[in-house]
Amino acid sequence: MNNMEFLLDTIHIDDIKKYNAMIPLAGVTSNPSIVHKEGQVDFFNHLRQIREIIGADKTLHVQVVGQTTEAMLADAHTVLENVDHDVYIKVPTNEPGLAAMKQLKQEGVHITATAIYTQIQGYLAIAAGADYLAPYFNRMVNADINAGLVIAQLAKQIEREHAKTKILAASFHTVQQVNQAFENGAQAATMGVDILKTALGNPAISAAVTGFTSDWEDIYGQGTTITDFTK
Ligand SMILES: O=C[C@H](O)COP(=O)(O)O
Repeated sequence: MNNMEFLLDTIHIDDIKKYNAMIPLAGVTSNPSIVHKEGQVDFFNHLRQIREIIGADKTLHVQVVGQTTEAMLADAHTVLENVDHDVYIKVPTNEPGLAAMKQLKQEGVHITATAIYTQIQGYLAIAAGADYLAPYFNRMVNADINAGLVIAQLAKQIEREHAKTKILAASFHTVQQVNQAFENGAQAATMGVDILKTALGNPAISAAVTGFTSDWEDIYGQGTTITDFTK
């Protein structure tokens, strides 16, 4: 029985430190647009810093930039050499990407098949032996594709084949989309900190906590803690 995996879709160091200390973080994902948000970071140093924060037991997913199979393979090898050999190489699930996956698989490289919008892309990536599939939930919704259904079909296929592939759903713009991905069979979800902030910043939560504090202080006085009873 696997646990649900929560990953952060950011390379912002302070956010990774903060949420790594707060939630049972399973890993960190990035793509060139996520790097763009940080500006011109010292790419490999930055990724090595992330690895240091999250440790060797969590997954770090880094995307290739090349457009051809050859360029993707060169990117993958360079990332593995300059970050570490445990990195999950994110490869777009298109023609050159599938050819790159085939080659990387033979080399024993961890693969995250990304930019997945359709069932057939997912099926091909499962067949290619990808470790993770990254369906783009919100982008699918915007393209009028039933993201939940695609994830459910991929989950069924993984089960039918007893494949080791996991679904790492991505591209979330709402908290409910994350829930829907898990409900439909995703094992993992990567999200920006905005999603976590929204989920945990629900005003009803702080209202409840304020109510508990006020009732407690009503009985024992302001600022009294549970530890005070041991004194
Ligand atoms: O790696 C994929 C991203 O999660 C895509 O997210 P986005 O649709 O918000 O750019």
